[in-house]
Amino acid sequence: KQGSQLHDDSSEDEMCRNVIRDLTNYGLCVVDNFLGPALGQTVLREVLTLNQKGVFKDGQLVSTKGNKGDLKTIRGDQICWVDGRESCCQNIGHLISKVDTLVMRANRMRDNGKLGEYTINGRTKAMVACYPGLGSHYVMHVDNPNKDGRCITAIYYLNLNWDVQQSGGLLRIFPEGWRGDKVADIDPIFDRLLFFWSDRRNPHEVQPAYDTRYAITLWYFD
Ligand SMILES: O=C(O)CNC(=O)c1n[nH]c2ccccc2c1=O
Ligand SMILES: [Fe+2]
Repeated sequence: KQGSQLHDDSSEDEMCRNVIRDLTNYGLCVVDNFLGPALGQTVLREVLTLNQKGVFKDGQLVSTKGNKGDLKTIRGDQICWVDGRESCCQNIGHLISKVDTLVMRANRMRDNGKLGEYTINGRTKAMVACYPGLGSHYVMHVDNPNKDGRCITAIYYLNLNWDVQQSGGLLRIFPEGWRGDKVADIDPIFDRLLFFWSDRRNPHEVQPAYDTRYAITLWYFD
């Protein structure tokens, strides 16, 4: 093997070990610069094209307080499902296979061949979500409250130069068992990959976003 390939394997293994360690210790894990800027941009361009083509279904209607205390109805997240083999989504497909590889390697690397207490054996299609700004948000929830099979949530963020102070859209996770009022605040920044257990251990919310906010989510089953 050339040096670089050797390097890749060790950095891949390193990334795997970090995912296992952080999921085991904290129930969540952040991997930054997952694809690198060039590949990350190709994924972003495909998502922007999907949006321009009007593929996103209209988001769920949510009511929110206007700044005059009035109740107004706005569009929440708009989503579309992508399998990654569509001609328009080749780079999203590449992202999906990179996340699959990482999850399956971590799954195998566990001494007992499990990630946490799970043996991952499948996943959903990719859910591409767009929060259209204007205060669109997602109330506190658990992704899988009732054992529907989903065990790991993987979210890839696409938002270049996102500043939470300006644009909001923070993901706040309230990990069960964290002491006091400790929370995990995740900025939805470009090329960031986030994993967390999908069950009741990780209630979370998307705070109001004031610019268009994109993310791609995969849920892994065991
Ligand atoms: O974007 C984020 O940072 C977190 N996002 C979520 O937790 C989240 N969770 N569950 C969903 C179900 C249907 C449509 C969108 C969603 C959704 O954005
Ligand atoms: Fe969620």
